[in-house]
Amino acid sequence: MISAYTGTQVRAAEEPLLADGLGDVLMQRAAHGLANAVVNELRSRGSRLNGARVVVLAGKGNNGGDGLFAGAFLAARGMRTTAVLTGDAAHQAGLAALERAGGRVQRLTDAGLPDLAEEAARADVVIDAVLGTGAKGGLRGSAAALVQAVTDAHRRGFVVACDLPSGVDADTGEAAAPILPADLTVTFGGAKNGLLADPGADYAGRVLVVPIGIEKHLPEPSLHRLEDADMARLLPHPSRRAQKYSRGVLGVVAGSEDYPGAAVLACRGALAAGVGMVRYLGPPSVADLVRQSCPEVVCSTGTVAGNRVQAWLVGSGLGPGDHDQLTRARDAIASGLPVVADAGALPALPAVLPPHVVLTPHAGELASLFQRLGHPEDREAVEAGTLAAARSAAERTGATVLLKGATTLVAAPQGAIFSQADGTPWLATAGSGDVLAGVIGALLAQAGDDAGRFSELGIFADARWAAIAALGAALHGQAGTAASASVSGGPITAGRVAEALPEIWGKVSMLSKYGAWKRNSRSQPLR
Ligand SMILES: NC(=O)C1=CN([C@@H]2O[C@H](COP(=O)(O)OP(=O)(O)OC[C@H]3O[C@@H](n4cnc5c(N)ncnc54)[C@H](O)[C@@H]3O)[C@@H](O)[C@H]2O)[C@@H](O)CC1
Ligand SMILES: Nc1ncnc2c1ncn2[C@@H]1O[C@H](COP(=O)(O)OP(=O)(O)O)[C@@H](O)[C@H]1O
Ligand SMILES: [K+]
Repeated sequence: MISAYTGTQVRAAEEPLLADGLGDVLMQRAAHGLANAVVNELRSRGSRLNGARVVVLAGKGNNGGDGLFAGAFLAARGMRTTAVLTGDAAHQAGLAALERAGGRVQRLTDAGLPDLAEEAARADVVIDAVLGTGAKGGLRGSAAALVQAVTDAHRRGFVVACDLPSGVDADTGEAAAPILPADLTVTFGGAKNGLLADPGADYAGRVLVVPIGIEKHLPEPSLHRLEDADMARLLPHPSRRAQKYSRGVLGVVAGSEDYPGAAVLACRGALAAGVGMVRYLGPPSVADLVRQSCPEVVCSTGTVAGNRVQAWLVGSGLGPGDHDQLTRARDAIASGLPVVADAGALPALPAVLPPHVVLTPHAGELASLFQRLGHPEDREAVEAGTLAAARSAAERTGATVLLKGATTLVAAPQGAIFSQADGTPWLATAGSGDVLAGVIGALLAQAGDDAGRFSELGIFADARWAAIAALGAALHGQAGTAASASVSGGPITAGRVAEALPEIWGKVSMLSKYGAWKRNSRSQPLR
């Protein structure tokens, strides 16, 4: 499991070492990790190290210090290194080290800005070490103008962010323009939340965590990301004596005359995700289509109370006028069973919900939900602060909230947050959310009452609903990626995502069979 922390949590973990006079040691470790990452990146791109051109944009705080020491390491390895000091001061020891190693130092002035931007654009590597966890707001003044100019320039090299891209909020992932998008972020001691939530993740590129010796002082993480090894441990496996009812039955209340396909796709998602049986409830015309497309599904026009299931999926493809379906959706929520509530069910929810109800809005639907809760926010505001929005929605409703997007966040009402980014932009296709709802519904039906499986991973009680939803998002994302890969990275339809899912499930489960989950590590590159 990948863990992430707020900037404050990481800084607090540094405190005991700083009190022991180890601040310089921490900075050396950080700088060394950063320099090594630059070397590895150059090598992986087949570039020569000797003579490679490096520009370090260095702010006046410790983030700049990390960048200057890393620049010194790189200069000592024969790279042509220039530090551009963006503030009125610089980390003195870092500056001295860089100069000793043969690096050049340039102070940023308005007059010199175009030439420095040009030099950065021509460099093989730009290191963004302007602001780190001590940032208050975004870049300002000439530092902002320089970063904007480098962002706009046609760059030939790659960008490595030191700890986090300057302008990204470490705690929230909010992004204050201008920000230089990084190809790689090398982050110290532990991943920062802002790197694993949009829009911050848009600027982070790949994320590499470099341990610096503070790890044992870190508190409980404030954000988690499931890795394959965790998925392997959480995925249900049928026992030898399993029968379809013991494996879990999912009831599906989805689809309408206007959107019958949503019911089919939700059922296909559920069937692909290991459920013992799917019972479909809805209008006869939709049921006919479901029968034709998925003969495995048992269809009826009955009531929620009249159908025995372990979990419900409600809402995909429902409109405000689908009164019978919306009544079933409300009954499912009142049943006390786990429910995934998607799309058309979201406007019809009671004000207070339990954690075993998982809401699956995209940003627009979440904005509408906030309107109804009397806390108006528009879609842009949700997208600008996805972490805060998901957390606030879970707190306000009491439900588990999964906010869909390039990064999918799942917030449990008691505070746990998961972030998954396993997908491909090709997943932004009609019906893909219906498949996701089916997958999560299937997992709720199978794993909802198996709290022990989650506590083994340190996920307790009500947070397990969020973990199940995150597991669903990870499977769905990986299935989308695999489906696209099978057509050489080309486009996919929602149906193909469901088709690709069982093989992903099988591959991930093998990790568990061979004990590979033990390889979970803090220092792997994050996806
Ligand atoms: N505490 C430590 O010993 C360690 C810190 N490390 C590095 O230090 C960073 C944190 O260092 P700092 O606390 O010095 O903070 P930063 O280097 O992030 O920035 C703080 C400095 O920038 C100024 N500043 C803040 N917001 C600004 C803005 N919007 N525009 C312009 N200037 C602004 C502040 O006045 C201050 O001088 C981490 O991100 C990490 O890179 C690492 O070296 C590991 C060890
Ligand atoms: N840019 C993206 N990158 C990766 N995944 C995405 C992206 N955009 C959307 N997705 C995923 O695709 C799915 C889209 O769901 P949704 O918006 O409900 O679509 P629909 O209503 O058409 O079914 C979600 O799982 C979401 O996380
Ligand atoms: K930075």
